[in-house]
Amino acid sequence: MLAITPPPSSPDDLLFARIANDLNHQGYTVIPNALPDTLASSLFDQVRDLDSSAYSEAGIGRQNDLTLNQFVRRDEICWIEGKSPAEHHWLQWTAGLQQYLNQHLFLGLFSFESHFARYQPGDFYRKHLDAFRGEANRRLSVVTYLNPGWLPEDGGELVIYDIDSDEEVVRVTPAYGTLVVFLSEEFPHEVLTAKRHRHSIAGWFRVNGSCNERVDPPR
Ligand SMILES: O=C(O)CCC(=O)C(=O)O
Ligand SMILES: [Fe+2]
Repeated sequence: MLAITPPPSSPDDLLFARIANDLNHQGYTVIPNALPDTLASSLFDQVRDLDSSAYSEAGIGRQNDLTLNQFVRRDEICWIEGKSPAEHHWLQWTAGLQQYLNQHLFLGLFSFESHFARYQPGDFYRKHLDAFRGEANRRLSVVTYLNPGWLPEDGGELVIYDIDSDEEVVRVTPAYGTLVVFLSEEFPHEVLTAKRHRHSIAGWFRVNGSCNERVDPPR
């Protein structure tokens, strides 16, 4: 019998299909040069021009102990609110991805939050999970990088581990335009010490955690 597949309806659909397929089969995807050129360059321009005062020290969950925090992660972050054309474009693009994944994988993704992150030389983020089974409502983690000309000696790789065996699953160079998506509850991961300034965006798709008429805040 003839299989009838509808034509892709957006230029991003081929990429989104690859992401969906990888998530379905292995729970994560790593795609070099994935970000559309105009999106990557506008985000890069914004990050390059972003003043240091725009960033604040990153936290770890509800943990507010500064000393412990700095032992776990050293990066600084700036939440993306959609205020600039680049941020708006990013949020439109991730909304397209959300819609595609909901249609094809029935994930029920409900909202998205994301921030720019800046690692200075010497900064790292120790092994962690972005969400804990049954507790959090972060379902999918999305990371992309804005570092032209990143070299092996610059370090700062993202290392993703198997949650059961603790073996390394994949090691990602934070190269310009690379996109990583993984199931937040399934993959412990860490950022190795960066030897030069490292720019990224980290984001999370959530399911709706509302209950008892209390609306779940997106962050
Ligand atoms: O920048 C990366 O490669 C990952 C960052 C990360 O794990 C996080 O922000 O939760
Ligand atoms: Fe993480």
